[in-house]
Amino acid sequence: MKHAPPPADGQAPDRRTAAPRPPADEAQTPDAFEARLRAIGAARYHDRHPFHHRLHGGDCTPDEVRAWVINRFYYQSRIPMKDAAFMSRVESPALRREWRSRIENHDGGAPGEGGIARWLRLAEAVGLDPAYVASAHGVLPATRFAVDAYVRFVRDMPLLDAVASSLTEMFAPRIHEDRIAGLLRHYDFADDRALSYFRTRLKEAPADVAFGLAWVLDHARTRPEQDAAAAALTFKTDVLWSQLDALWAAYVEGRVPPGAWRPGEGMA
Ligand SMILES: O=C(O)c1cc(C(=O)O)c2c(n1)C(=O)C(=O)c1cc(C(=O)O)[nH]c1-2
Repeated sequence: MKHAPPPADGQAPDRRTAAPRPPADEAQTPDAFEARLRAIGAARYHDRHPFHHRLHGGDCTPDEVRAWVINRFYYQSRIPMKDAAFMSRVESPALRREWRSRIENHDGGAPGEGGIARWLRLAEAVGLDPAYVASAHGVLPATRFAVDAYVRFVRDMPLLDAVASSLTEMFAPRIHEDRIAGLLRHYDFADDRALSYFRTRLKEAPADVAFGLAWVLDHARTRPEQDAAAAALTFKTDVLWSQLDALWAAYVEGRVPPGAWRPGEGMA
């Protein structure tokens, strides 16, 4: 028997047995809308990607871990740039005041502090030259396309869509906990210094998520606004998923694109 595929944004299929959904032009209640956003994460967040299962389960080779560290650094490096692009468009001092800690968390207050510096400690722990990783030389073209698309999305789309796109972070604490436990269990390089990025995010992310979610629930009042926010979150899950697809094709299947990092390059 053929089954219809689930709807792309992760909503429950509209069956006669399910609770009736409001007509498509009627706003959802905040609770129903929040449940819709969470369903998008449950269906589409990158914790479901086979690369993460391989990484957290101890099945990655040292070079696969290095490739992930190099490519994921590009994402990290662009997060404060997208937050600066966001803030440049915000007219409310109150919203800017809430948002600026995101940039501070990644950049720190001095050289050697902040999330970017902590990610480079992970790079060092896996044997890479941090200067090579910071250069973003050797990043996969698909990583660059996906991450740059996220920065442009936040720069160009309505503020509601931009804030909603950050809400994948609702689902990040669990993946960070799984990662800390999995890396500590399976890989010799893993210790407190190497993994400090993830431990710190566990402390920082909840405040960002609480603020971002409350802001989206408060500002997405009409059905078209709710649909736009759900589409923005769906777009962001695609940004994350496609980076892991590219990593898998290049370093698990061995189809490294021209110009991308090759094992042996950029070592300390
Ligand atoms: O390790 C992860 O899986 C993961 C995912 C995400 C995310 O869901 O976008 C972020 C982070 N980590 C993260 O550490 C982080 O600082 C962060 C900021 C943002 C954002 O969109 O503003 N996402 C994420």
